Amino acid sequence: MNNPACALTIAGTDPSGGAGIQADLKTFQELQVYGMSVITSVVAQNTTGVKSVHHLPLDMLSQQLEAVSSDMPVHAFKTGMIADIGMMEIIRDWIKEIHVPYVMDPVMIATSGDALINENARDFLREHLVPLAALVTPNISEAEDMVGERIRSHEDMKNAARKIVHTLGAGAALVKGGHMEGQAVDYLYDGEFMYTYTSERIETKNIHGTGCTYSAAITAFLSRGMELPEAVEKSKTFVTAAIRHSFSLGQGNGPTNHWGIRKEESIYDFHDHS
Ligand SMILES: Nc1ncnc2c1ncn2[C@@H]1O[C@H](COP(=O)(O)OP(=O)(O)O)[C@@H](O)[C@H]1O
Ligand SMILES: Cc1ncc(COP(=O)(O)OP(=O)(O)O)c(N)n1
Repeated sequence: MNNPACALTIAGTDPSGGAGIQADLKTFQELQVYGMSVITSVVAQNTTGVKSVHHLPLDMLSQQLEAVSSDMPVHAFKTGMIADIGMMEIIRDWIKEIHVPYVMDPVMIATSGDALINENARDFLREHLVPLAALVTPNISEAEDMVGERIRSHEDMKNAARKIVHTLGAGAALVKGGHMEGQAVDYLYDGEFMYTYTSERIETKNIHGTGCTYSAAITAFLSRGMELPEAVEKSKTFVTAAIRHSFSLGQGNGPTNHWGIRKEESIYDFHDHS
């Protein structure tokens, strides 16, 4: 058997399995990509919210990055929760040595409303990590924070995507409309074209981990050598099915279903481009 495509996630944990590292690894596995993980923070959380957070010592973060990249191939990677500037500096320096697609999910606040990033780290993320990313995937409030403007309409979403690319320096931006009204519409801008991805809105409270799952799926498809617009299209299908078949587990916002897509088989028509 040929060696698989290999994807890495650098993120925080979710012991309830719906978001963070756990969601990313489930997604990589489901999309037949070899998954690897570097933990930034251990988060005691579940479907109802975040209870407490323990940030790993910076030295442990460095050693995990070194352990993976000195030994294993990394064909694409993503970052999720990076809580403070110290961690961001280490990750920034590591990224500069790694020349493969980088997907940044600029995680700031969980569905429960709990903050996952220090207030003073937001500027650093915008100034030092965004320019290194092939793709940044903010939801509405994260995009508002990045561009410093309110987003009320689809035109505002598209303008934010353009600013994240042209002003902040990302390779591409995917502004996600999960928190808007009506259909779930996301806009991808790659510096040249604006692509629109639309799905029906699914009436459910079980949306814990949707952003993690979506960005992990994009990372998985990029690790297989797929072009960005197609990677996003397939990932949108994946996350929509994961929400459609989500589980009413726990007492809060339940998790998405990472194998829900098997009920809608077209997603498995992928083949390696590398
Ligand atoms: N209720 C829903 N029905 C269908 N798609 C949704 C729903 N909520 C979110 N999505 C989609 O899930 C993905 C994650 O988006 P979003 O919820 O905005 O991000 P985050 O989880 O980072 O807050 C996007 O493709 C969005 O359009
Ligand atoms: C450790 C960790 N990372 C990220 C999130 C937020 O994930 P997201 O996919 O945006 O999901 P919800 O915020 O919708 O739960 C998290 N909760 N924990």
